[in-house]
Amino acid sequence: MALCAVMLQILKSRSGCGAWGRLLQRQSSSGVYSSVHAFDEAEIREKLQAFPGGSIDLFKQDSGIAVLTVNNPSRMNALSGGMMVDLEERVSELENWTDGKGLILCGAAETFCSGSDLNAVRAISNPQDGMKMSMFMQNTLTRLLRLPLISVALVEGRALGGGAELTTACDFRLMASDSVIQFVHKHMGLVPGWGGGARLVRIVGSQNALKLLGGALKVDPKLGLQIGLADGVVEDAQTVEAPGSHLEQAEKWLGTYIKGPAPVIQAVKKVVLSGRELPLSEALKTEMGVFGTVWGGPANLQALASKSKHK
Ligand SMILES: CCCC(=O)SCCNC(=O)CCNC(=O)[C@H](O)C(C)(C)COP(=O)(O)OP(=O)(O)OC[C@H]1O[C@@H](n2cnc3c(N)ncnc32)[C@H](O)[C@@H]1OP(=O)(O)O
Repeated sequence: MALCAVMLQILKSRSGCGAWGRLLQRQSSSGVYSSVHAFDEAEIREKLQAFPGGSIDLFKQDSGIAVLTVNNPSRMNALSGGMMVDLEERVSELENWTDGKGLILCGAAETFCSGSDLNAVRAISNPQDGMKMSMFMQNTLTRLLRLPLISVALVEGRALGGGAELTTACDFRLMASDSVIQFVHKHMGLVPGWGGGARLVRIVGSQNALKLLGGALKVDPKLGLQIGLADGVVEDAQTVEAPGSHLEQAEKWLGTYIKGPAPVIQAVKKVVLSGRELPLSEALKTEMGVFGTVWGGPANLQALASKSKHK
């Protein structure tokens, strides 16, 4: 009888209208703050749009890998208010990309991002506006990390302040050999506000996070690999035989993890995401629901028919 109930849930979730389907949908496309927290998204959006400049560019490829570029090179890719709004819109687009499997977040002109645009910051340097911007960015970056895509930040040049926080909103980080990630907030009389502090603790542990934030340490690839902030290093074209551009190397690196049909790769990300974010009993239930979306699905049936051996 209990098994029948579970099977029913699985079938409902596969049709996309069951409780598990709704739960998964809610988990992936919701941020942290809503009107319940007195968060008025329209108000802060309008305020941010008063600080234009630069753009966030999205390029979705047939390979299932999208490239999201922070593009404001004359300011070392600092995030203007307009770009914060842009980023939210691009994340919405990615939430609806059914064929997607992977995402690379990078900066234009071979540098990652120098944080929030200091001109905008100066104009809204009061606690109320700061907290509203923080809520807006935390919502966006939480949704970015929760995308059903395996994501990697490709760090070239510098990732400073909010730029360092951006790198933590991806599943992985690849660093170019001369790149630096630095949480410079302390030098600005600040702490992370875009969720980068909380995410950093989960990535490198609280001891290392305290060192990085308290010392505003420069993390180069060697230190990044040592503490687990970096997952790999992309080489310069001159140093190894024809490795391709940094972006090509990042695509190749990501390719290992996104090989296969989109529904299966998306399911992989959802299972890991729920394991990362939910208490164990909730994560187990979510895993069961996700399992129901792929069990007996086209990729599963094809694999069964081909009697493949995992040699
Ligand atoms: C919760 C979020 C908290 C935050 O993100 S607070 C912001 C933290 N970021 C910063 O403080 C970065 C400040 N900038 C720097 O340290 C340096 O500009 C940086 C990035 C190391 C690059 O140094 P250099 O290679 O010597 O280049 P440079 O200083 O001449 O910069 C080129 C142009 O870019 C501008 N720029 C760089 N970072 C900016 C930013 N965050 N906001 C606004 N403008 C920024 C810089 O002012 C310069 O412009 P211009 O050529 O003088 O008109």
